[in-house]
Amino acid sequence: MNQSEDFFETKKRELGVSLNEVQRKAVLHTDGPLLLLASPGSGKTTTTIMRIGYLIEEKGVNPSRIKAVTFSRASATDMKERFKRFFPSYSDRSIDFSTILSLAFEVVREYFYKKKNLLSNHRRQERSQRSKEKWTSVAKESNFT
Ligand SMILES: Nc1ncnc2c1ncn2[C@@H]1O[C@H](COP(=O)(O)OP(=O)(O)OP(=O)(O)O)[C@@H](O)[C@H]1O
Repeated sequence: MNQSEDFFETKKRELGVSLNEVQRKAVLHTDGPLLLLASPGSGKTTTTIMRIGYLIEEKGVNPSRIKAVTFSRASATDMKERFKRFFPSYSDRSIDFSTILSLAFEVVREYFYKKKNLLSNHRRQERSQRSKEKWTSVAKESNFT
């Protein structure tokens, strides 16, 4: 039995979830993007969660490098809970499940603070340069140099 069959068999035994052929193929696709198009209730979320677990358990991906984004808060919470049930040994806090809106907010907030810090550093440097110039000229005028 190879590594991927082992993974699916273990999960089948532990969770009673037996992925079909297409779902397994999607889980095993770990390099590059993957578009999983299927009808409602056909098992996309289950597949996505198994794929995340496979990346961590079998491919050694650090959970904190995984970002799972979905549309609504309800489905982000659902994914988080299902992941916890499927892979209890990994803290649900190590993987970031969020909505698209909260991801956008995070990006904007980070950019804002970076920009604000850059601006204030720049202003601080300008102020210190001006003050240096001022004191050099005072020192010259007063023949201190
Ligand atoms: N291979 C499978 N064998 C048995 N049950 C499955 C399988 N895959 C998924 N299910 C079950 O089918 C139901 C729907 O699965 P899931 O929520 O993953 O579908 P979905 O495509 O994400 O749904 P939605 O489009 O509504 O978000 C769940 O109860 C899930 O446990």
